[in-house]
Amino acid sequence: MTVQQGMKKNDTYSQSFKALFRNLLPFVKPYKGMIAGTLLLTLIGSFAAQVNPLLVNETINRVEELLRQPDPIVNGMRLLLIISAIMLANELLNIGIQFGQKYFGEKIRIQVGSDLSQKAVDRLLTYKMSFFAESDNQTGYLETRINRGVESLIRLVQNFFLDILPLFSTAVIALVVMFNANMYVGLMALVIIPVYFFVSQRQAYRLKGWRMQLRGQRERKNHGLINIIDSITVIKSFVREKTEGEKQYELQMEMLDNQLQTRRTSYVFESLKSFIQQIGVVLIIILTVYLVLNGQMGIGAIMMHIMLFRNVSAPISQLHRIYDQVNDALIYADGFFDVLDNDDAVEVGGDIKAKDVEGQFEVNNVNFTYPNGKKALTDVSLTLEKEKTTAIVGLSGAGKSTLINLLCKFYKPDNGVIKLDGIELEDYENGSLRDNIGLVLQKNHIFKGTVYDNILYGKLDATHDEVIEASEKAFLHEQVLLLPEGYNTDASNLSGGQQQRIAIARLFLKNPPIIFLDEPTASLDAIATEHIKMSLDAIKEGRTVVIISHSLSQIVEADVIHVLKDGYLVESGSHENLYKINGEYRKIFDASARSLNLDKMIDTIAV
Ligand SMILES: Nc1ncnc2c1ncn2[C@@H]1O[C@H](COP(=O)(O)OP(=O)(O)OP(=O)(O)O)[C@@H](O)[C@H]1O
Repeated sequence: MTVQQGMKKNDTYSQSFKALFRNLLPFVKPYKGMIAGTLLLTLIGSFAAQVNPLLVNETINRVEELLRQPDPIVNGMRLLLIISAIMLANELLNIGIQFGQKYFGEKIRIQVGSDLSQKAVDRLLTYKMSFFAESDNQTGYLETRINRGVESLIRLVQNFFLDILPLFSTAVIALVVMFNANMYVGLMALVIIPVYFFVSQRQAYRLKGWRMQLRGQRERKNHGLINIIDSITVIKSFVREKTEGEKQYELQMEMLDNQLQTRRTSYVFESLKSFIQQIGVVLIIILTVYLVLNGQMGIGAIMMHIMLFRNVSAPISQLHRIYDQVNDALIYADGFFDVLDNDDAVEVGGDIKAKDVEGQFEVNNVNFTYPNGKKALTDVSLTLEKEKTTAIVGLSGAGKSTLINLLCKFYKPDNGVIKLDGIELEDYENGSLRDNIGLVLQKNHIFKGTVYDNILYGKLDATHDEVIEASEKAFLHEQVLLLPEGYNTDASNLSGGQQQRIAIARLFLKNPPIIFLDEPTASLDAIATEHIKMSLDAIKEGRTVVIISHSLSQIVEADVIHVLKDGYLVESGSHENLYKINGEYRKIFDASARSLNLDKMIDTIAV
């Protein structure tokens, strides 16, 4: 059970806070030297903060005495000089302390923030595909959770060192000084604090639910925005700008309502706290004046106690802010550490390094269900012969891409075994296994950057000549030369077909013994398809190739064809054999042939 799951079960404030502290500790620990320095400065600062009230007390009492002496001005000058010197020196000390505190506090914040962000990135990269397939973890949701989490945590760290700690240590020392001056005055100040804490805690408790809701709304809003940007062509072509705008507006209104509720509650509690604080000031004044009139202390004590009480009550007046920040951190950190501590999502691999791979796959009784519960493969058993080309055929949703996902070890079968060269896929070290696999999809991701860098992604240490050669093999080179900036052109500006060729060039550069092609020529024009087919035919030699394609020419050439239907393997064999069986393959083949209008084509070619 992760810390966060525990937090959800025992959803009490202090337990959540403890969990937050535990989670944050490893990130703060590396800076313990700096933290120790900041704490020392804080302690010195807290003592320095009591100097002024004590001096004021001393000054007023001495002035009162001087007034009773014959030559008060002459005697008073010395006192004035000493007091001014101490006050100025104290102020200089304070400035130095605050500078050090702020500087170290900021430094700790920046460093912890960058460590948290990097950790999130590093962790995400280790997670299984199934983690990203979960609806909660889609782009936008995940992004908001991580960004908000880091933001709120670093704000908490910063404020802890800049606000919370100095204020509270000042408060504790001021309280000790008050007790030292008079026990009843100290007690009076002490009594106010728990009341204030209680009210602040109630406020935090009331606000927590709304803040949680707000977090969900923010994630949805972010996701919605990203969706709009991604699907702007579809939105415009269906003239759905208004509908999309309304969806966002509804969410915006929900958020607005939520934020107003939060503010309303905050104002009610703020007023209550302010009143309680004022009661404290009044009580301190009454008690001190009584003690002064009673002759138990000098008149300077009135001013001193007010100033000391201000030192005690300063953190109290900040308490709501601190609670807000801690709450924010608790809410957003919850989601953040959920992402970070998801040990179950970490992709585990075996110890065997895939070397000199021959490329023979055995799939035995494999079942697979996606995280959303969709069963995509049922009891699939097949062999992918090494150095042969296998085509996977089936209607949409039959499970073809899913099978490739399992062969790449992106997902783990529910049960059943997949072996490569006689070794279970599970036992291979993931990176080394995937180094031996080249994957070209129907729609391939193009990274932000130049055409050159996008091809280079296939082999980061490739030479310039190797990149150009791969580009030539993918029939991309000539087209790149026509671009205004050649290989330095932003790859995202290329057409779908050109981007597809980048993916194929990457494959040539990677040069792996196993190749999976998931509709590799789907977005290419006829000439490019023919070119790429020739290139792929050349690269197929001596490699294990699995091709998913709706293109008959690519299917009929395969050595073996496996036919999937609704997640079941229904037929296997050569094109000729499967055609003769007159089953699912024949049905798909005939339909594809009919869609090509072969009769008309043959007539045309004959003429
Ligand atoms: N990430 C996912 N999460 C949940 N279900 C999925 C996911 N990917 C695919 N599926 C479902 O699994 C089933 C098989 O999908 P798959 O992509 O393997 O089909 P396919 O045969 O490759 O189809 P197509 O030819 O349309 O690409 C489908 O019903 C699909 O809806």
